[in-house]
Amino acid sequence: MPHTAPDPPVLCVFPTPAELVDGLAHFIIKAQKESVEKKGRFTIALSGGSLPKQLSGLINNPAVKWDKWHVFYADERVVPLDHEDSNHALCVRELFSKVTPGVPREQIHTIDPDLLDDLEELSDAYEKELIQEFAMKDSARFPVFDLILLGIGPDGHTCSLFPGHELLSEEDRWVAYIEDSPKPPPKRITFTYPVLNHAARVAFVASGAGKQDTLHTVLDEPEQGLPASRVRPAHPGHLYWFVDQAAAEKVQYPRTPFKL
Ligand SMILES: O=C1O[C@H](COP(=O)(O)O)[C@@H](O)[C@H](O)[C@H]1O
Repeated sequence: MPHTAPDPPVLCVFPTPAELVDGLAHFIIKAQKESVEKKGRFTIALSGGSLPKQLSGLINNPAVKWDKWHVFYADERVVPLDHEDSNHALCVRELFSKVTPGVPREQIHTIDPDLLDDLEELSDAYEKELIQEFAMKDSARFPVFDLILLGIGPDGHTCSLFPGHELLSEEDRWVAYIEDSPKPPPKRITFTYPVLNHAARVAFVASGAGKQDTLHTVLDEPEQGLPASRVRPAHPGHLYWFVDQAAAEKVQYPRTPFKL
């Protein structure tokens, strides 16, 4: 089979953070609609950090079919589910607790809080949840998420894939663990590139002047190989960057007008 190169990233720049939030909500709802029409469900992976707050355009939006959502976390800190460092707790606080009726709890896939002392078992168990959601329903070799939403740290990390870490070359596992994260807390689990790079859509979201230098390196100098630059979903998957003007100030990469 001829190998088709990944599509180039699509960069959408919004004048203000508020317009970014609106545009992102519109994009997510469009992806949800297409997925629900095709398969009756919407599989989405969320990140922690600054991402959950950027989802506020979904709250009180009647177009969101929360009951169709099947949610995973692209990475998670190995802490109790109600801990202040937990990405799940953050998403509950910023999003899920603000919508009723929301996503049925059994469709929000969290890490197993009984396995926090055994990282190997914890990441295996989360990988099994992916297998149940995807391999069993779609008979797929890889999980093909309808949408994965990612953030980017100042060092170019995304999920819990950090620069120079051995996990960047993981080719087999779908979910891996890390015990030495340079950003606290040190213990985390994370999706690997085999998951990120088989999604139907991956969207990075970045806002604010603090992201300028990182965005410039990731988009204009991908050959530097920062973790976020290595996210390149295989054809026919698509990669999007949703950013505001403040974050995009130093980026030379061509912009694509966002169409509502
Ligand atoms: O530690 C993490 O950091 C990244 C980036 O966070 P941000 O606050 O700079 O947006 C985040 O995407 C990831 O989920 C989280 O665990």
